[in-house]
Amino acid sequence: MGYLSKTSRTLRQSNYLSLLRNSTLFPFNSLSSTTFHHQQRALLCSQSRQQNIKDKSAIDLSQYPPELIRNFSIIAHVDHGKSTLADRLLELTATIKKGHGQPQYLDKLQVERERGITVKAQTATMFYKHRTNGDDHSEGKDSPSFLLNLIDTPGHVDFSYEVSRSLAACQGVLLVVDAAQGVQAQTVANFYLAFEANLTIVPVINKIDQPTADPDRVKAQLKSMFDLDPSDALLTSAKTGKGLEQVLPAVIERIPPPPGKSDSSLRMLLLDSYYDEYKGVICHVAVVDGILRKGDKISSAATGQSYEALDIGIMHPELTPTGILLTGQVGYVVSGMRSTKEARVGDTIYHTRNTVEPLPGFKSAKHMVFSGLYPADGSDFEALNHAIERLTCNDASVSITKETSTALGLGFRCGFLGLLHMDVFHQRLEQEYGAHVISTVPTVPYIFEYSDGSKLEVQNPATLPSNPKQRVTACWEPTVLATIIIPSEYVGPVITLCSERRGQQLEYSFIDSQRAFMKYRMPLREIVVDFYNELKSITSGYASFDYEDADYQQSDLVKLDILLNGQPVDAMSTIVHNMKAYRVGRELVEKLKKVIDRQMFEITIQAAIASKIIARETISAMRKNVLAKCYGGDVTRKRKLLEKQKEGKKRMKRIGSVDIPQEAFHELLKVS
Ligand SMILES: Nc1nc2c(ncn2[C@@H]2O[C@H](COP(=O)(O)OP(=O)(O)OP(=O)(O)O)[C@@H](O)[C@H]2O)c(=O)[nH]1
Repeated sequence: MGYLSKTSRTLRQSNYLSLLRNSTLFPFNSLSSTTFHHQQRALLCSQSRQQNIKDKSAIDLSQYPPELIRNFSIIAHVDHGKSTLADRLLELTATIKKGHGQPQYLDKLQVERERGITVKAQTATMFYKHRTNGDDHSEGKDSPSFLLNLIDTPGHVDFSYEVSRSLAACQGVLLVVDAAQGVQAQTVANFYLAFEANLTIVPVINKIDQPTADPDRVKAQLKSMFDLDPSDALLTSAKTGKGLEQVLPAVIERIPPPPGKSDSSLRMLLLDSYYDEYKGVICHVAVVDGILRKGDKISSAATGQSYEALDIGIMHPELTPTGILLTGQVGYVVSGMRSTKEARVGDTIYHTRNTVEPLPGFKSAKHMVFSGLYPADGSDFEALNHAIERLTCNDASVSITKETSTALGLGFRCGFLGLLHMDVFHQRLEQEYGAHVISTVPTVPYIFEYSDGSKLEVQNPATLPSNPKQRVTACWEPTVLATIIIPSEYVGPVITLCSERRGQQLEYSFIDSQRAFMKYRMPLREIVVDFYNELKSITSGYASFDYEDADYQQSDLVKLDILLNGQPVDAMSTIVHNMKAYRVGRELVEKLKKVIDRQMFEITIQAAIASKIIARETISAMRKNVLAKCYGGDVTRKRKLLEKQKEGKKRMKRIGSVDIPQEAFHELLKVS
């Protein structure tokens, strides 16, 4: 889309400015620290970030009516270069200094830097002077400056909820595709997210510097799969900088400005929130209509609670107070909220004095995987409780409820968007809050129908009676629609894997002469347990995979219990398909045998369905070894050791348990 002619723009701008007569504009000299003061390393990061930020005192948001604003997101398959491209655009607009010494500037979390993935979507506001051939500079008039809000999104399937939320604040996207790898599974998924949200799609073929880059093949794929015009694709290398100069002009010319009305009552969409130890809850918002000024009284449509806008501003890319946020802008608001439970993602924030029609909001996050979290040291429950509360303030997509396990004591049942999300949550708990946790075998949410006609969603297998068949009349398991893209030579092994995992093929076609595209309906349980790793290993790493949730399907499910010395360990119970129960039971006991240390007494490990034992292993007691060390010498010493061993035995038997290391739970995760 071409941008507005200079005359009409100036006219609209002056109307717009009259709306702002009463606005207070603040200088921009205060910069906040990041929330990562927990670690020295992060502090260093923060210092270098602040040094990288140029002087903000000249920013005057009143210069940016909606027609001079563009809100866009960068979406792509994992590792196709979103964060690197975002970095280059921040440098190009002098939002951060060139060579700031931190790759992927917007990947702020330690876990993101260590794993090289984006977990949280991040927004950065940039200012960019746009010159076109049609601009008349003869009278000394300057090129117009645009305010661009860039949202960098995660690529991994677990975080697609972050992507769809980010898109709600955008009118367009840069769809980045690796010039060598071409269209991959998350390219397809992300394209449809943007397409269904009616966003303008600007294709960017990145990494053209690679020796194996084949932009023409990628253009043909974009045409055949998405009907995107090949001549619209921008060719870039975020690494060498080639072609980057075309990106922002394309954003300005092709993506429409935000459609809101400046003279309507304020309506802001709450995009995300996180907790900062100094400022409290910080909400990221998109101003859909109206104007927000510092000091305004605002209310939440979801909770009805009212607040004062204590501090407002933009992410440039650090929090930069502006005292005002105008229609179409994306920024932050600090309003004295105490917990992010008050800040509901998708909520509408409005002026308390007005009544407004709430914005449509978002679908709530769907939890695909549930697992129990317990303090590694049973007495640390309160510390873990505190850590989880703080972390969920920064990751509202996790669901938390308290639960008690006979084996592990007091803990929490947590719902995650996927296994990677679960892993990242554990890592953040340890790194950012120093919590040591035991996590139980992840499970998916099954539905059981009981003989009285009631239906129950089961997120914790332990809550099912050991013999569900006695009372259960039917059960259902969640399924997904999986998209798999692979080089053609791997089609055979992938079909075998999918059928082993109870998949039903829905579609099989070719993207081009070298790549096959397959769509399967699969039980969710089969893909959360190590499916992706196996898929990668049978395709030498070339497969790409994505899934979206689909309906429940009726299934023949059984509860598999693990017994240690005859006692069921509730935290190890799992629900499996009847057809696989024997194999899974056998593998589970074998894995446990390998990871549980020998103790002062014999340990029997059993897998059982209802009262039927289907697998058994034994770990012999340490007795022989302990006494062997006495070399038939001193009798008193021998007796002492035997006494100690008896004590140990009694204690273990008394609590009816054995020491189970955390690895035991980790190993159980890998059995499908
Ligand atoms: N050769 C080459 N490598 C690039 C280019 N752009 C990015 N990379 C590299 O590709 C890898 C992935 O880049 P990222 O920017 O982290 O990719 P991403 O899409 O943000 O990844 P996720 O956030 O995990 O989805 C990094 O090692 C980058 O250095 C490019 O234009 N050329």
